[in-house]
Amino acid sequence: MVLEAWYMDGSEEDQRRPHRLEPNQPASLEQLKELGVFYWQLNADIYESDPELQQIRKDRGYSYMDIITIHKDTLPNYEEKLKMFFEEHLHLDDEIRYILDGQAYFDVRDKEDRWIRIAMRKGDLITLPAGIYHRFTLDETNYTKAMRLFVGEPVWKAYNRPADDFEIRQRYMATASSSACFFCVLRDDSSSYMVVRLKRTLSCRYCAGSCCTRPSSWPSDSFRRPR
Ligand SMILES: CSCCC(=O)/C(O)=C/O
Ligand SMILES: [Fe+2]
Ligand code: NI
Repeated sequence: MVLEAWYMDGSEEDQRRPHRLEPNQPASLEQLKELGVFYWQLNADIYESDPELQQIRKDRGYSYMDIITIHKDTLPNYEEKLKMFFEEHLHLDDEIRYILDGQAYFDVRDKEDRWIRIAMRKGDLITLPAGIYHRFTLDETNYTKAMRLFVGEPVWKAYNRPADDFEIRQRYMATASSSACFFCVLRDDSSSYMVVRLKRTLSCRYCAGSCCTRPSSWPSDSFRRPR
């Protein structure tokens, strides 16, 4: 099974339900990549010794790691935290999450400001770029266990929408609407992107793909077909 994502309906009822459009309108892995969202599928049963995970962490500088179990019996201030996670927000750094058990949803805004719901299951590792508006919710199973990864010391602060004037938001928007690859847009920045090589983008108007080489730990090209 690989990642599944779809455009959401506008209903405000129970955030834990799938909220698919009728008929379902899937969002492809390619569409997610254009938003700067990247995905790997790993074997969560061996996360403590997984060489693939170790390689991703090494390549991308994910030095920090912790594990959060989101369930009413394990997470202090459970209701308050879930409410906070579901507020539309952005971060100043990438959000990197690896689902070790259970399942959940990440919602991201596309370029036309529509919500795309990403179904995260055991083994899914996702990176949301700094500056993207997003939110998180459990699904109807009400349980997930996730690894949180970070470049350097973690900064958990979330900025709720509206945060349009933030530099990171403007930089993200410039990147998302540009025909340049992420590497070229962000190469002058001193953040983690300096050490990240993203997929060869032959249509990049600056490098035509020449600045991008493919390490073994690039995101998965596989994509879960809608049911
Ligand atoms: C799966 S970790 C909980 C969600 C979270 O940390 C976050 O920032 C959501 O946007
Ligand atoms: Fe480039
Ligand atoms: Ni977040």
